[in-house]
Amino acid sequence: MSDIRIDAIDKSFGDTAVLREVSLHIASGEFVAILGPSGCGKTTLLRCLAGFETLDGGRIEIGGELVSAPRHHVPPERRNIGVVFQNYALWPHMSVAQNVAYGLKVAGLAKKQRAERVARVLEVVELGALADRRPADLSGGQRQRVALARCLAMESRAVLLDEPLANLDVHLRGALEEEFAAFHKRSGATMFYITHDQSEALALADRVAVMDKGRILQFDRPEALFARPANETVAGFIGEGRVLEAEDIRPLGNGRAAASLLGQKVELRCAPGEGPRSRASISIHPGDLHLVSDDATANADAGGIAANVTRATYRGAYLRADVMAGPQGSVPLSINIPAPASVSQGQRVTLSLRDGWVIPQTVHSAAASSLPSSACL
Ligand SMILES: Nc1ncnc2c1ncn2[C@@H]1O[C@H](COP(=O)(O)OP(=O)(O)OP(=O)(O)O)[C@@H](O)[C@H]1O
Repeated sequence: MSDIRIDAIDKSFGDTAVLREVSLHIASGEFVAILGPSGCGKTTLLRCLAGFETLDGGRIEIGGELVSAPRHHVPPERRNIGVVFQNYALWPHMSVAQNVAYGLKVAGLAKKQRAERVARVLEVVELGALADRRPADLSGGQRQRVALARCLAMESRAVLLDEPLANLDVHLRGALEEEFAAFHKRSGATMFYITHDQSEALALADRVAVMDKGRILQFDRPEALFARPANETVAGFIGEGRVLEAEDIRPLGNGRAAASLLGQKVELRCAPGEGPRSRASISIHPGDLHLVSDDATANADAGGIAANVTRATYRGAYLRADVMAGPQGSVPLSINIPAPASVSQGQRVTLSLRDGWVIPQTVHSAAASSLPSSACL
């Protein structure tokens, strides 16, 4: 069993509260990503889990064993978890193979098995040819791969990764993303993966915890974060989301609601328990809009959302149009227009909204609404 239970943990450095009542229950074998902007406390959370930091409040259990509480601390080496840090933490005086083998040696694995396992994982990360090199003679990406190989070799019950792909080029990122997925499938290890790159988090993880200012804003499956963000901040973070203000929200039952948005009557998705509201924040994505007409004169009659194209960018399979929309032309939106349709800067168009989510009204949502809706990670 390697489930992880993090219950209401607090951590401060001096007067600065870095983690505030953070709770996460991670199932055995689950791949969880922690997604948040720089300085939100991701690494501190990982360090608490790994045992490099003590707690001010709350508790952490791994596999049913209490490992951290204010007056209880199991040291890192007794937690049986592997950690890959941003700075690789390699031994400079050891070769690549020795770095990978070190943990296995400490764990008491016989020399022959050690050599076999090291050779196997070095092949996995394409470093077999560099087994005898010292870390100083490797590129940043190669050092990163040694750290990953070490983690793969240990086959730990839980693996914690702190931005493991941050310094790698696009090709290698893709290859290592696949490696993580394969490793996860093969090992069944619980994975705790820290990143500020949402495409990485959404692609790899079973569930993603979105973190901001030391708090978990939402812990959910990638598709739920995208389709049903819990608050404005998550809505603005995920998938180029935009947060708009709608009026006169009237639930229709079955998780649907009628509302007025950008001067149009629209139907939106909402939480089953949603009640009527005079105003609400709405989450939409570029794919929720579509082009009804590229004819300026059709706007009023078509009953769509009038918009003015401010920028059109070729993106291969589609054209990305940035527009100013609404009755006053003051709301910035983006839309993906599939080829062969095309629009150009300065053109007036009519859009319609296919989907949108009424962000539930919670205490946290009300507080978060003061943050800019376009916040990006
Ligand atoms: N040992 C420490 N002493 C004092 N402050 C610290 C310490 N470690 C972290 N902090 C502060 O805690 C906050 C959170 O840092 P942390 O490294 O956990 O964030 P992060 O989300 O991992 O950021 P990044 O993505 O940039 O690595 C920051 O303001 C940081 O300066």
